Amino acid sequence: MAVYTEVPDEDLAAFLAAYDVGEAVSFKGIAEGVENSNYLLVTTTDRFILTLYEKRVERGDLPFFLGLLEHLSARGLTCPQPVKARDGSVLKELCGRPAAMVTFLDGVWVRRPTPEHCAELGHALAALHEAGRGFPLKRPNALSVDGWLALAATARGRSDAVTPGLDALIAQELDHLAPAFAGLDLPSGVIHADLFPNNVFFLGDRLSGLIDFYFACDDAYAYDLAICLNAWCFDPDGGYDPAKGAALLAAYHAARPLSEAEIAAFPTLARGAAIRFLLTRLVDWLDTPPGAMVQKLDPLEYLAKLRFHQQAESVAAYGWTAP
Ligand SMILES: Nc1ncnc2c1ncn2[C@@H]1O[C@H](COP(=O)(O)OP(=O)(O)O)[C@@H](O)[C@H]1O
Ligand SMILES: N[C@@H](CCOP(=O)(O)O)C(=O)O
Repeated sequence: MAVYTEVPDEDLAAFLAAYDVGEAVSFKGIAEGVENSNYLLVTTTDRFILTLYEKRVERGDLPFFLGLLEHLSARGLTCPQPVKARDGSVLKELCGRPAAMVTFLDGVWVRRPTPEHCAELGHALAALHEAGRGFPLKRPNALSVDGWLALAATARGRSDAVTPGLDALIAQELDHLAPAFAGLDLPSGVIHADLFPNNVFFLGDRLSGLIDFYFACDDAYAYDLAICLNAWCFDPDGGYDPAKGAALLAAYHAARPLSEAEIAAFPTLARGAAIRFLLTRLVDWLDTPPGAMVQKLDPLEYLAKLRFHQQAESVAAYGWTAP
C-alpha cells in the first residue's frame, strides 16, 4: 500500500487551482510503492502522478529530488518531469504534506528481467550518470558507511531472531567494509541509488523511463552499478546469473567506460550495496508492527547476495572482463 494520506475532493480542487492542468477527471491511489502517497490524476488535459511526501522523506531534500528531475529531463533522460504551478513553483502543500505533481510515464516494470533488459538498464544507467553532471545541488549519501553503522546499531541484539548468527556477520562485514570504502576514490556524481526493476519502465523490450529518485544522492557511479547488479542479476531462486551481469556491465562500460580502479573495486562495492539493502530491510522487518499495511521485504535475500560477493575475487566472478 502506498496511500498514507487521503485527499478530499475539495482539497484536490483547491490544489489544482494553482496549476494550468485543467480539472480532475479521475483520481486514484496507487497501491505500489512504500515511501510516499502516490495518486494517478487524470485531468481534462493530461495524466499526472501526484505525490504527497510522507515522513521518511526529509522536506529539505525535496528541492534536490525535484530539481534533479528537471535537470535530467532537460538533458534528454526519460524520467518524470515536475509540473510547474502558475507561480513557477514545483513544490506545494496538500493535506498538511509537501506535495508535487510530475508527468506520467508510459510503460510497465519487468518481473523477470532477461539479459536484454539488463543491457538496456546498463545503457540507461550510464546515460543517467552523464546527464547528472553539472547538477548544482549536493546530497551526500545518507545510506553509505555511516548510515550502515547506525542501522546496524539499531538492529544489534535483535537480528539473530531473523536468522542465527546475523548480528555477528553484520558486525564482521562492517569491520571489513568501513576501511575498504574509506580507501576508495572513484568517479562520483549524482546516482539513483535504488534502481530496482520496479523503478524502470519498459515498452516491449525497450526501456522507456526511470522513476522514483527519492534515494538519489552523490556517490560513486560504480556503486550505483553494483546496486543494479544486486537487484537485477540474481534469479528468483537466489542464484547469480552471469549472463545478466555480463550484459549489464558490458552495456554500461560501452556507454561510460569503467576505470581500472572502478573495476578493481567492484566486488567491494557489490558487498556494500548488499549490506545497505540487507540493513534497511532488516530494520524495517524488525520495526514494522504486525498488521501494518506495508509490504515487508526479505532481508535474507540480501544476506545470500552478500555471501556471493564475499567469495568474489575480481569482476570476473560476475561473468565479465573489461575488453
Ligand atoms: N511518473 C510516473 N509515471 C507513471 N507511473 C508512476 C510514476 N511515478 C510513480 N508511478 C507509479 O507509482 C508507483 C509507486 O511509485 P514510487 O515512486 O516507486 O513510490 P515510492 O517512492 O512510494 O516507493 C510505481 O510503481 C508506479 O506504478
Ligand atoms: N528497493 C528497496 C525498497 C525501496 O522501495 P521503492 O518502492 O521506493 O523502490 C528494497 O528492495 O529494499
